[in-house]
Amino acid sequence: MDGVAAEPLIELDSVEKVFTVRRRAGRLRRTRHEVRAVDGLTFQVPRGEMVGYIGPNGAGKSTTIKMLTGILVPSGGRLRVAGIDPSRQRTRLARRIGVVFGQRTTLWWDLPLKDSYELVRRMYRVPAAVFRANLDRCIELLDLAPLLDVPVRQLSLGQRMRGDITAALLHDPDVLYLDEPTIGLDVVSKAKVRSFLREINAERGTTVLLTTHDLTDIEQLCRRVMVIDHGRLVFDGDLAGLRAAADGERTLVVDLAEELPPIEGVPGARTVKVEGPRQWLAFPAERSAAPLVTAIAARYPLVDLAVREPDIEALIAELYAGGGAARRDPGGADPAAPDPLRP
Ligand SMILES: Nc1ncnc2c1ncn2[C@@H]1O[C@H](COP(=O)(O)OP(=O)(O)OP(=O)(O)O)[C@@H](O)[C@H]1O
Repeated sequence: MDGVAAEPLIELDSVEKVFTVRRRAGRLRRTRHEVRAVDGLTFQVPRGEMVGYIGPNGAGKSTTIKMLTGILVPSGGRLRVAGIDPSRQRTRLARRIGVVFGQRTTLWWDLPLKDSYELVRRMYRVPAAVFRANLDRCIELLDLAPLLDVPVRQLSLGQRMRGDITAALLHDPDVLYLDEPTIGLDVVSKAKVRSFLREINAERGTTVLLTTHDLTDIEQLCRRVMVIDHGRLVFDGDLAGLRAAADGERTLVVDLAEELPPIEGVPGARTVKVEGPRQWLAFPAERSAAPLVTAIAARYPLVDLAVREPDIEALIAELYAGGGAARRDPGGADPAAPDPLRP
């Protein structure tokens, strides 16, 4: 690794994007309104990190990615990717980044996959040896060999996604933006894409910014997650921190030897569901389950048990609703960022 290894690869400092939209106000009148799609975003992503970037519809995720690729110019603040100002030096930046949009392809519809790759090679002037090595690795990890001669339009969604991800990596980008890379894929394709991303991130140190509505992507790929809402960062930290920030509860599922009335008198836990001999008890996420198990086992015929982590979708819904104590996780990766707590 060279001497720049420690420098953040993606840097945003108070970045804003304001759109002006015209709305009808009566039969002839139109008024102008401002939409603050991104509202003072500050964060850094160091080289080699794989970060989940999530938020509800309209939160500002795509706008952020578009600014990071240079498609949109920020209305305010400072933005750098690999030391480059994206909107001023888009062509230079293009050599350093790869972009995959789950809902549209960057491949040539009528060409066989391998011809698309040849075009990418020429467009980016990728040296032959680099191209060959990268393509061979993707073919191996993503099982692309049987698909290389197939025109893109004949590929299934999962096959096309594997093809798109490969195209985005052939020129050895430092940063990969993935916008919903597993959307619409079946379980097998999802697993393949996820294990590939893990492999590439570990092998090459590619920095990955991942936008997704599938929280399993985050759970399986990202140690760090950023939650954006109304254009602002409402959480930046790891999944455990997200659970704590949303005041989540864990669930203790116990199987008793027989059907019994709801378990009572266990301090710190409450029975939320009973189904035959199985009972569910909710308890605060940060507490240990051990004393609860001891208390139950002392008074009930306990046969089996399991502890379930809080449902991450519920946690995030709570954060979006402003119900949780949204905050930056103290163990988060960016100590320089200001507190992203929303007022
Ligand atoms: N070109 C535009 N002109 C006006 N408003 C826009 C434009 N692009 C985005 N917006 C608005 O900016 C806000 C953020 O949109 P953005 O597409 O970034 O959200 P998102 O988090 O990517 O949502 P989704 O999950 O639905 O893709 C929304 O209110 C959207 O309507």
